[in-house]
Amino acid sequence: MNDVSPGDVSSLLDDLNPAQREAVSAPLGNMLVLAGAGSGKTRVLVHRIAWLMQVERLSPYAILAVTFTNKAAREMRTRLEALLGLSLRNIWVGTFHSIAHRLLRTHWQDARLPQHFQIIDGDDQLRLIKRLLKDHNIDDERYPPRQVMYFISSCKEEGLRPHQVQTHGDAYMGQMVELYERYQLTCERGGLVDFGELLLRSLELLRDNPRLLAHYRERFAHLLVDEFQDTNTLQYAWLKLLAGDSAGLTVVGDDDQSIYGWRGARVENIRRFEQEFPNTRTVRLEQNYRSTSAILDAANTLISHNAGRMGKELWTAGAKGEPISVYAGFNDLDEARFIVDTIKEKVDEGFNRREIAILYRSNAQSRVIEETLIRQGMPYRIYGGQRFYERLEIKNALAYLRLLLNREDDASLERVINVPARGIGTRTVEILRERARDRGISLWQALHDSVSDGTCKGRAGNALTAFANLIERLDNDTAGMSLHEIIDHINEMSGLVEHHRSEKGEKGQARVENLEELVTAARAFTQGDVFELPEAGEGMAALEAFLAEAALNAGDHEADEFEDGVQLMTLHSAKGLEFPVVFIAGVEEGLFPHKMSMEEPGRLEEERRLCYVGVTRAMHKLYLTYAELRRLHGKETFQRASRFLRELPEELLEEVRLRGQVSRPVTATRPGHGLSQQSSVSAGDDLPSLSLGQRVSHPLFGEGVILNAEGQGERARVQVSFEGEGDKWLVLGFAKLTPL
Ligand SMILES: Nc1ncnc2c1ncn2[C@@H]1O[C@H](COP(=O)(O)OP(=O)(O)OP(=O)(O)O)[C@@H](O)[C@H]1O
Ligand SMILES: [Mg+2]
Repeated sequence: MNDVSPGDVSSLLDDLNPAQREAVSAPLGNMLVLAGAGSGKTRVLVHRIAWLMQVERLSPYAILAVTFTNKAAREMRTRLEALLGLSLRNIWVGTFHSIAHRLLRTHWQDARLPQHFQIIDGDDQLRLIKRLLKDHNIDDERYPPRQVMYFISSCKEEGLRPHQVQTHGDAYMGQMVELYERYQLTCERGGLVDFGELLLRSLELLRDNPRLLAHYRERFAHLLVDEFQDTNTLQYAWLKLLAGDSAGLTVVGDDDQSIYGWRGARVENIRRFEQEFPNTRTVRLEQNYRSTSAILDAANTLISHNAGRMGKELWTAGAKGEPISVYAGFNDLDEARFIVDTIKEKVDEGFNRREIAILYRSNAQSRVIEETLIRQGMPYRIYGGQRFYERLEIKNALAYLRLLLNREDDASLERVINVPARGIGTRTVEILRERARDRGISLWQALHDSVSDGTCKGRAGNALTAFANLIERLDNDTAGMSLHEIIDHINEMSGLVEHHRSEKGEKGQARVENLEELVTAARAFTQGDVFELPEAGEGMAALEAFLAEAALNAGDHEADEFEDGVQLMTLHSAKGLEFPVVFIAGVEEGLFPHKMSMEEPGRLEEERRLCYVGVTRAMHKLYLTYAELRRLHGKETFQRASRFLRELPEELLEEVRLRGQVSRPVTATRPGHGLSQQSSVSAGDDLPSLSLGQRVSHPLFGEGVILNAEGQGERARVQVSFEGEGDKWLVLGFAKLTPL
């Protein structure tokens, strides 16, 4: 199968420059490709895999390639198959998380995990931590749940278990460690594995099972890693362990694009690599093939403001191209309108919508832009951030599915025990929780015990029994069904579809559509369109694989992936991608660079690298926009243009003048999806004004969505659907709602 004619080999090198060729055809061994954006690092990686197979005669089975997203993994596989002209089911290409998951799933016993362990995302983690704090009467102001979560994740990223964390006798740290320990216990009991755990567990799995380690070391002759600058300590250790003395490693990266320092990534890993992996060959690529020279020059100048760079040259043989357009919006609505109007022009000029990307620093910025796109009837898709699989209705449906697989999954049980409402109140859930905690059992078990010994009787007892019966019945009903049938059945029979259908307005409709989309996604999944699960199988096995995929890869395969829509994403998730036309919105002091990062030089440099990443996504045309007046956290503030704009060479910039309509400063609200501004409500000047469909947070009830509003001034009331607590009417003046 691997026989090649000389013609085949040269075709692997045909479309490469000399430095790229050197990298692709380097002998087996360790190699670092250090090069700037758009210089072909990812292309080199793909060609190198093909070379290893065709010329070095490695089996696909002997190759492990790590990409940054699952989408990138799919693309890499497709490109490889095209290059080699064969189907590559055996090759392991994926993110660190998906590969770790694969290891754990295969060796669940050695990893001391239940067979049907579930992956939990940040949202689930946070719920779990909030519950822990409540259960143990720990002050959540002193120990904010997010901080606890961050602490636990950082420990795991550094490879530390609770007993290994140094508290230095500090009481605060002691409490944190105790929380980590309790959190871990809860996860163990429920068979729950968070993202950090995936990596740490799989590292421990290999480290503590010499025979397994020997097996994988024997198997993987070559490991390849894209975006190496963003690996963290644990990932580095993982690679080192797996590579051992025998495997070769090819890593590619760009220190100027290191943007995950805040999440534990260590750009020093690049230097460490050169030192710790013997005989590393370092290759530099200097020609950029992506961008016009105007865009590239701007990027080069911008990044030159950072100190301590590893130093790389980047040039292009391409044309100068158009200048970079800068637009100062009157406010955020005006900024959004400019973007959408310009996109219309670009589409008229012949660009496909999917060739156009809108990038922003913070997720919250997308809403105004989304609303403008919707009003103008412009299709779009969001990549990254609050995505399909993170939406409330989808998480509810997934929670039912998880319960089918694993009744001990407390987080899922709690999520749906009263969704849709079935008369199980917070008091009853509280009883179950206490019981579960006191006896060290799952909520599911506590539910059964409380019913059978009469602790919960009457209406509450009946409601609990009905819920337990529902879950059992769903389990029975779905035996033998295919994955999408299972999901369809659960959507209907759990009452979720009905629940959202009866919700007023477009939001309910959108939720029902999302539930339907989940069925579509499941069908696509089993047909093997997504990711690398040749063993996805049928029924429950497929369900398990699907849930893992959903958790690993929230939103990556929305049903509209192939639709021709404008692409919206955060700058972080744009890494590695390229688009003919790019807008970077909100280029303002405090937003970008983010105000949390402005004080500290190190973090400011990371913001600048993020800007470098953004600018270098553009191939032909780049727009930078900002708003002079922006609604942030419910207040209107005057904004100043970002320092990053001033750092760009003036001769490459062109200011776009206001044209057409200018929107007036509106003290009112953002309109909700398709709703008029009259639907907004405000209780007074010093309170946030809110609109229907808006997400809010309440100190007691958590996060929810505004369904209804009535009255003005003192009497203004809103109806909010809270995720765990159901719908409530609240008086705005008292409710302390914070817009999200
Ligand atoms: N030798 C070449 N000839 C023509 N096009 C090339 C060549 N090398 C790379 N390209 C093209 O240049 C673009 C950038 O390549 P690639 O995405 O591999 O760069 P990269 O270094 O990985 O960028 P980033 O740092 O953003 O991840 C792609 O469209 C790629 O196909
Ligand atoms: Mg790349």
